[in-house]
Amino acid sequence: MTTKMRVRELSNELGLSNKELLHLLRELGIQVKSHMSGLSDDEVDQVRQRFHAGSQSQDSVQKRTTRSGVIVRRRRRAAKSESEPEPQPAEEPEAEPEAAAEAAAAEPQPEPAPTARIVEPPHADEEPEEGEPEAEEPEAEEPQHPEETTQAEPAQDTGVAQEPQETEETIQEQPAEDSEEPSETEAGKKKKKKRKKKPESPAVKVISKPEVTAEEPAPSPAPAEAADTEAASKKKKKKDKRVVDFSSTPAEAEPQDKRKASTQWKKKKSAGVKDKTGGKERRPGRKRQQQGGKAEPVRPTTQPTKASKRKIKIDEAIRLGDLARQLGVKVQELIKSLMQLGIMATINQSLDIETATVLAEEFGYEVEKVGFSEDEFILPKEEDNPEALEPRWPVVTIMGHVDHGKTSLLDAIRESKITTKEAGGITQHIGAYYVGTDRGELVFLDTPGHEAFTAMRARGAQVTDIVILVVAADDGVMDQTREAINHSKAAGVPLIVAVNKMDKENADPERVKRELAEFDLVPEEWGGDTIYAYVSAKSHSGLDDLLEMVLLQAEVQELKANPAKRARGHIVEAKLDKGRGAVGTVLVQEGTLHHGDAFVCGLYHGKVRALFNDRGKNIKSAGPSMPVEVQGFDGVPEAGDEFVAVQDDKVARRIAEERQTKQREKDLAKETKVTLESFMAAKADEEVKSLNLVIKADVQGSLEACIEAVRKLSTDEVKVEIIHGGTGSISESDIMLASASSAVLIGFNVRPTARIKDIAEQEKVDIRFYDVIYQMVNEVKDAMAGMLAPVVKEVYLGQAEVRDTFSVPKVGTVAGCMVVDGKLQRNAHTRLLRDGVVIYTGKIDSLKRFKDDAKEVQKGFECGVGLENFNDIKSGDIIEAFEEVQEKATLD
Ligand SMILES: Nc1nc2c(ncn2[C@@H]2O[C@H](COP(=O)(O)OP(=O)(O)OP(=O)(O)O)[C@@H](O)[C@H]2O)c(=O)[nH]1
Repeated sequence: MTTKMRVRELSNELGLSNKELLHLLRELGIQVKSHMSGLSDDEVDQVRQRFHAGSQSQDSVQKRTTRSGVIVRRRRRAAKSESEPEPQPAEEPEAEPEAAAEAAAAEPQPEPAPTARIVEPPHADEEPEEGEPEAEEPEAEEPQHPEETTQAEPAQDTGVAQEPQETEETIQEQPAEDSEEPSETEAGKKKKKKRKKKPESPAVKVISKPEVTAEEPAPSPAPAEAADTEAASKKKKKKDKRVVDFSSTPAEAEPQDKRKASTQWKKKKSAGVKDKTGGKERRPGRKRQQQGGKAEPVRPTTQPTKASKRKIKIDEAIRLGDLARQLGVKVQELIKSLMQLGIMATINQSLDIETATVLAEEFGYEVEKVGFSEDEFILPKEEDNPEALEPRWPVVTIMGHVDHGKTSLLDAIRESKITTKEAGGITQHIGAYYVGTDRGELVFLDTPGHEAFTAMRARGAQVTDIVILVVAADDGVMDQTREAINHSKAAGVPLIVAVNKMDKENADPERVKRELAEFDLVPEEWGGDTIYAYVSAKSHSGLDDLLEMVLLQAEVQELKANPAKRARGHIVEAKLDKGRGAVGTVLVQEGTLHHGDAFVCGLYHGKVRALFNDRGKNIKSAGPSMPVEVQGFDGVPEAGDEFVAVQDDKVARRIAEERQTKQREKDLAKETKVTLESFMAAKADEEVKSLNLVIKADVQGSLEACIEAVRKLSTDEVKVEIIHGGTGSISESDIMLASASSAVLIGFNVRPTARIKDIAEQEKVDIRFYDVIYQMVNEVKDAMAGMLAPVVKEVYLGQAEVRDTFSVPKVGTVAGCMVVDGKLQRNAHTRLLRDGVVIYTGKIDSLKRFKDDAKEVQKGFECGVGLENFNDIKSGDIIEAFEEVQEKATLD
């Protein structure tokens, strides 16, 4: 005890390497730090005993071992001194079969041994999940000798040679019974095969087996003890290693030279397993991922469990980016999955609920549709109690062909009748007006028009009780007459014919009747049931009769509504008023609209701040059939939008927000699809051309008219696509949109600012301006037919400010000017602007610098300008010069 022997000395004595001795020491439970550590006498004795015991058993083992040298070598590694017996195995091969047979028969357990071998092979990849959990347990018990695994390798390298697998196998068998080993080879092979089918159990058995077998080795139990322990421990280690390999299956069937790493990994893994009581599959899975294993194989094991639990809520549609966030995955992953579904998508694309559901399922989520139901807040349309119903005024729409006198008739009626009850006030154009007669009251929808106002008519028909079809007695049935008939028929609205222009000499009402009879509008005098009135908007003749007919018809219809409830109606017209904000004319159809009511209308909401009737009078409330201009919208609604009063502001806002969200998502979804589809369509059939248009108009009515007019022009060869339509001035975003979609921008009754002009030029966007619809229609038509005449384009030259004027005999007024921008050119086209308003358009007649004629005068110079046939020039006027350049038509 006093003199300490160092590990190194002892290893020399025993003929072991320091490392081997250190192993031995560790197995004996003697803790040393290095080969220089001292050992007490007791410890030395212990080691010596153990060593000698081990070497004896080793001898016996080796002598008995007839099989391949594998085992021997391994043994020898454990106790080097016994390296000599190695050659023996080759000499006694025959003994094996018997022993093997015995072992196999006597002990069916040998299975575990092969296990390790079976486990190791690559099929680890095939059945990772099964084997894993079980394999981990043994690891958890004995992970403390990672180095052993590395040691084991040299053994194999040494020579076991051809069949390293067998080596392992036999080693495992050894503790059980050396003599059995030979037989193990064959039996093992069979078992291996079996194993392959059920790899799960082995790991567990591997551990238990050594003990069982250790008892059996009858031949030399005692002497073998020490060696056995050692060997067993080694085997365990080796088994451990194998188990590790087995359990580490999925990602890495590790190359042997990496076993150390694998063992370390195994340690981590076992720790993970220990930590948890359940859900084993999960943590190892994660570890494996961390170790650089493939992520994908793991997912299937983890995802299903999540699936049943996780839900996401979607309302109609969802942006791809939002869906990714909700699923907690990268957008790219979703895009990838969508591609696999054959859908190309971008982060901002909206997915409909079906697509989103499929996608979410892939990531283990359920989709719950959570549509916001505005029905909860908006009172459902219900049949009113008959007792609550009160008579209401008929709402009348006047339709007819262009120039047949619709506007004239409306005006004539208004002029002649409106004052009867609503004295005072100035007639306001709010899209509808009230007419009081001695016989009764009516409301007229003011939808004057050209054929292009079809949209307005259609909208009118939704709220209209009676249609007055105006047909000029001197013209008869024309295109729009037919359309009007179809519209009113489709809407199921009774129609009264007003044969107009009866004052005209060539008026031929009989012809009109004949022609209309072809459309089943047979007059009463001919035995039909269509009411005819013969009027003259010009002379106001027959108006009373017409109105009486209308009121009679209304009586027949028994038009009633319940005024004692929240108001419902439709927007007749809406606009953005500079001073008052968004205003809309509502035709109340049921209930009563009060000042202060909260409402929802289309995508917008609001609170009634003010109500005006068609005479501009501020009123407190409006009942059924009353057209009323409402202030208080938070945005400009669209003509035809339903207007519904709701309980309070909150509800109104909530509903409007929901509608806007839905609309946005729908638009997004639609836009992307259309782009894709049209792209495909263009590729598939190049014969079909598409004329894209962005239309901006002054008011909603014009916009609808324009859209309807051009949309109708679509043919099989050329499709007219309205990329966007809106009211108000042309904005930068309109130009960008037109530019992005190769669209022509049409401005109806709107003009661009200088900045917008510049941007349009930069973007090479063609802007066309119109103030007459048929002109626009004709040009678009011509463009589509490829017949558009060369375009005369205006090229701005410059501006000069008039500083003074001179009256020159025989010449007229000459303006003394300063060119403030660009230049003026002789014979250039010109406009005279006074306070920004064009008051003359013509040509520069004379251009002089001092007394000389000048061809052009540049900015910063004074000049004298005479305008062709125009003398009313005043100081402060602006003379704008421009050129007209003929260009090839670009609309097609
Ligand atoms: N002689 C005569 N001319 C009429 C009568 N009614 C309308 N006109 C004229 O017919 C032309 C067209 O009348 P409008 O009232 O503008 O016709 P419209 O149907 O409203 O035309 P659009 O608004 O372009 O669709 C005008 O010049 C009117 O003066 C009528 O009863 N007698």
